[in-house]
Amino acid sequence: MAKQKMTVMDFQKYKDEGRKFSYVTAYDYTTASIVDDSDVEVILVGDSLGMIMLGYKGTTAVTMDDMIHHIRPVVQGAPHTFVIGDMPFGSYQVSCEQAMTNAIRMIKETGCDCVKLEGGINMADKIAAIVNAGIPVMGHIGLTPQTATSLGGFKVQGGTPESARKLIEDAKTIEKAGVFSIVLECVPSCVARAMSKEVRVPILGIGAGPDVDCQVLVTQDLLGMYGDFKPKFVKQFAQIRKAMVDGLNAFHEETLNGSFPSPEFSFNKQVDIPPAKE
Ligand SMILES: Nc1nc(=O)c2c([nH]1)NC[C@@H]1CN(c3ccc(C(=O)N[C@@H](CCC(=O)O)C(=O)O)cc3)CN21
Ligand SMILES: CC(C)C(=O)C(=O)O
Ligand SMILES: [Mg+2]
Repeated sequence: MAKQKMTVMDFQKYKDEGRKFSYVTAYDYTTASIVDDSDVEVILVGDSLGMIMLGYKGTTAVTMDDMIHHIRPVVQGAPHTFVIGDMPFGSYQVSCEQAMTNAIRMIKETGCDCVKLEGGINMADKIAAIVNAGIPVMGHIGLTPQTATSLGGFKVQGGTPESARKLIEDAKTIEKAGVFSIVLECVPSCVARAMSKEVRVPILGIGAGPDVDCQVLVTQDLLGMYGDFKPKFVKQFAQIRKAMVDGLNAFHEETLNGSFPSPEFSFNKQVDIPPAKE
């Protein structure tokens, strides 16, 4: 049976009912259609595509055009899955007008279901502006990769009493600004648990421990496709990279020994080719 596409309202309903859900990334049509066939309810077209699809060192160089180029085929490939468009660095920080213009563009040009942006108290006015334009916004706090340089790198956040309290206040402030859910990345489990109790909207954890409403992972990480990158919070549920390398090597070997293509994979019609003139 085809799965029922989740709505923005369902996020809150699931938290209120204590029903967990899961969410992964996709950046292309084929992967999106595979997630659509699975029970995973939500897809993020993350700006992590800068690293995973484009080979950059981080996410800051990703543009609005890059995001739109990747979100569109994901929406096409996953009609039964809620799709989030990640706002890239520089597309919403400048002003409320800029944030609204780019959020509207992302929705209009891709058909995704909501936008996500990084930041707490400092981004509350931008969040409120986009929500006022009628676009659902997902927040993202804790480790925020777009500003990782000022956080001292890809580091666990909220590790001191003061920074943990600050994170929870960030969550409360963006909840007031109108986010319908919050990604919480790379924090101690107890901080995530406390946050989930102090805010009403669902907390979507990536490296935030078990006591949140939803678990998020990058598909290429959880399927073991991406390579050596393995933060503590990544569990590999499959080894697809190895399966792909094995498949490629089998093709290579059969090419060299001539066993591929056998008649089964060849067009075997006999054609009487007349001799060349002269
Ligand atoms: N493939 C991929 N997966 C991701 O989860 C991901 C990306 N790319 N790119 C964008 C951001 C960057 N992310 C990262 C990257 C590295 C760590 C990391 O190495 N963390 C250390 C923490 C060390 C510490 O503070 O103690 C770890 O060991 O988990 C965490 C999140 C999460 N996002
Ligand atoms: C790690 C997730 C939450 C993200 O923002 C991304 O993939 O870009
Ligand atoms: Mg992101």
